[in-house]
Amino acid sequence: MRIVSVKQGTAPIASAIANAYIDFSKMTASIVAVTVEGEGGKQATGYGFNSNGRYAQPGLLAERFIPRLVEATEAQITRPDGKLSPAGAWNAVMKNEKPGGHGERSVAVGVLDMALWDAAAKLDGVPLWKLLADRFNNGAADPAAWVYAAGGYYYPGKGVDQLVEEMKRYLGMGYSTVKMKIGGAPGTPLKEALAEDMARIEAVVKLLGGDGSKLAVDVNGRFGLHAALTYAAALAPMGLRWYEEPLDPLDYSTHATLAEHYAPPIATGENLFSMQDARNLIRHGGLRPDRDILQFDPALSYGLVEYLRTLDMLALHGWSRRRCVPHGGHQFALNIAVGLGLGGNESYPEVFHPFGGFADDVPVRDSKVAMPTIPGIGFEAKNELFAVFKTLG
Ligand SMILES: O=C([O-])CC(=O)C(=O)O
Ligand SMILES: [Mg+2]
Repeated sequence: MRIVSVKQGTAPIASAIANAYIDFSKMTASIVAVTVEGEGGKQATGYGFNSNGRYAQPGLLAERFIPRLVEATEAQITRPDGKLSPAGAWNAVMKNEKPGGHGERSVAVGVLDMALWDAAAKLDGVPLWKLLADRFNNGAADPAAWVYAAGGYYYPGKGVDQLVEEMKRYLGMGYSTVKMKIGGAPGTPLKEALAEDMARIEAVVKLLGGDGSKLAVDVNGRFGLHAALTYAAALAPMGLRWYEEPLDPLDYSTHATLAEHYAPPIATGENLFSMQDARNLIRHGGLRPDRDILQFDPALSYGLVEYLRTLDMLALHGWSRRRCVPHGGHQFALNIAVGLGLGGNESYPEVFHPFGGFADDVPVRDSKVAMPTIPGIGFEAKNELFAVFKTLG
């Protein structure tokens, strides 16, 4: 087993959309191609990228992580059974990195980790979801993943009518649950912002036949406790699917206070980038294993090697994997959801292309999506994305 080459680039993922915290006008993503030579001289190239919301990490990749991967020894990156070991490669890449202060190195490492899993599955000649089910889930892959349509972004000039039209398109594509942004009127007095958001929410719930359980709302960490509780009181009677990132993602004890006052499901975790941060949320965030949703994104948080540690941590704390619905709407997390039996995966039918979205010919039916059977993560079955990887040469 040998790393033949690692190439990296930066691709735009910019658009005019905004959530309550940021706009995406300058958003970028790192892309990598990692070529590995396995048993019998067989070569495979795995691809990776970073999920939306964090920028490309060319410096960290070039200065620390790619050189360490290239210098990794055969013994370090080979499993006892002779196969590529993403966990061994992860250890080589993370050499001389102190614990804590995860910052955005978790994003850079996640890009390489994704490519290594893609390569490992290609060397084995199997789709990643199957490799994961066989190695870590007693061979028990789900036939499909539950997915929901995330959108409802703020966009210049977008009113309630356009929001409802957008959600109608998602229903037409086969999704039954949708998500929209709220809390995005900065500077507006709370009472007015709430009234405006309730009008937006009520219009979408009306489209959903009055069934609030088909709608999730996402604050992107914008609120303090007062605003989160004020919104919670208005949202509670609507029976929403979940109330997402109402608070700063690292403010665990405030989540615990909110959870004492808001009985329906809360979702968070997309901005927690390590097992240790996730564990602090579980220990101190007051979240409820019977209803709340954990959205750690393996691509942003040191990759699947770390995500496996997070799943082990959750099991130790009595949380089912079915409570995990990763952020990011990408094929990597979709493979993980199906192969490891998570609760589902996010999907972005209209934003973050070409990194968001799944293989080209797998339609969404009843909010479920099945997996392609080609080896690896399935990037070769998604033309627009594969064209971006091809620019790496
Ligand atoms: O708008 C974003 O940053 C993405 C997001 O929160 C989500 O997909 O849940
Ligand atoms: Mg979110």
